[in-house]
Amino acid sequence: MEHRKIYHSLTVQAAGDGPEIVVEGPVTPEHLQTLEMHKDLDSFRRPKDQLEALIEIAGLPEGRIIISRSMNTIVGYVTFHYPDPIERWSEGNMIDLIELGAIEMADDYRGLGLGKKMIQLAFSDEQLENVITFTTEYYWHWDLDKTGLGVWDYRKMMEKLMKSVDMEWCATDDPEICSHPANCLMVRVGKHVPLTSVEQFDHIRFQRRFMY
Ligand SMILES: CC(=O)SCCNC(=O)CCNC(=O)[C@H](O)C(C)(C)COP(=O)(O)OP(=O)(O)OC[C@H]1O[C@@H](n2cnc3c(N)ncnc32)[C@H](O)[C@@H]1OP(=O)(O)O
Repeated sequence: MEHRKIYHSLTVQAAGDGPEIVVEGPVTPEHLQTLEMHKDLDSFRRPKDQLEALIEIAGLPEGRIIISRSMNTIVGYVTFHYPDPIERWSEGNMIDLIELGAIEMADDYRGLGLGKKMIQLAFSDEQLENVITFTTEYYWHWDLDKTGLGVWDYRKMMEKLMKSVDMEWCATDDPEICSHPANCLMVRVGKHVPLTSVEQFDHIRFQRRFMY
């Protein structure tokens, strides 16, 4: 299957007279190797380790990394890749099922519209129309402390962010998602995805049908 990677970039003037922010991607591992990670990008791993992960993902055939960059510093990123083999989403080895794995902005760069711009750039030029893109929202990944938002307001923010590229809330019986009502699954079916893949994904979403 073709994983279309078409590089795009745009610039955003940060608040004040700071350097402009470049939103770009999909970026190559070689480009990422020339950059450093902002010290606040620690929601998922230590910044240095997360940069290593980004470099690895960028080198995968299906991997896709979009970044926000101030000069040589990555201030935000979003990742796309095949689901982790230990998770239910990888069952069936679907070649056209891609996970939006993580999105993160450094504290001082939040609320500027950069998260939304990164996601929109990833979907530009119909690059992801031949895949089902999904993301799992678990409240324990959210930065409730720094934002001061409650779980439901945070969930609203995440839904708004994902809906900006037509990702929609989707039902599932996945136990981890069902373990808290604020958790959710969001999905976007590209317009060139065959019905057989949609049906296969339906079976992955619901595995305990005998309960209904
Ligand atoms: C799949 C996963 O990765 S789940 C984990 C998600 N990541 C995290 O929680 C890490 C910590 N959080 C972050 O890094 C950031 O807050 C992000 C990535 C979630 C959002 O990035 P940002 O660049 O701040 O988002 P952006 O500015 O594009 O805003 C998107 C929408 O959310 C709204 N929003 C952003 N911050 C807030 C806030 N603190 N309170 C209320 N709404 C907010 C915006 O108004 C915007 O809505 P609009 O289009 O109606 O204006």
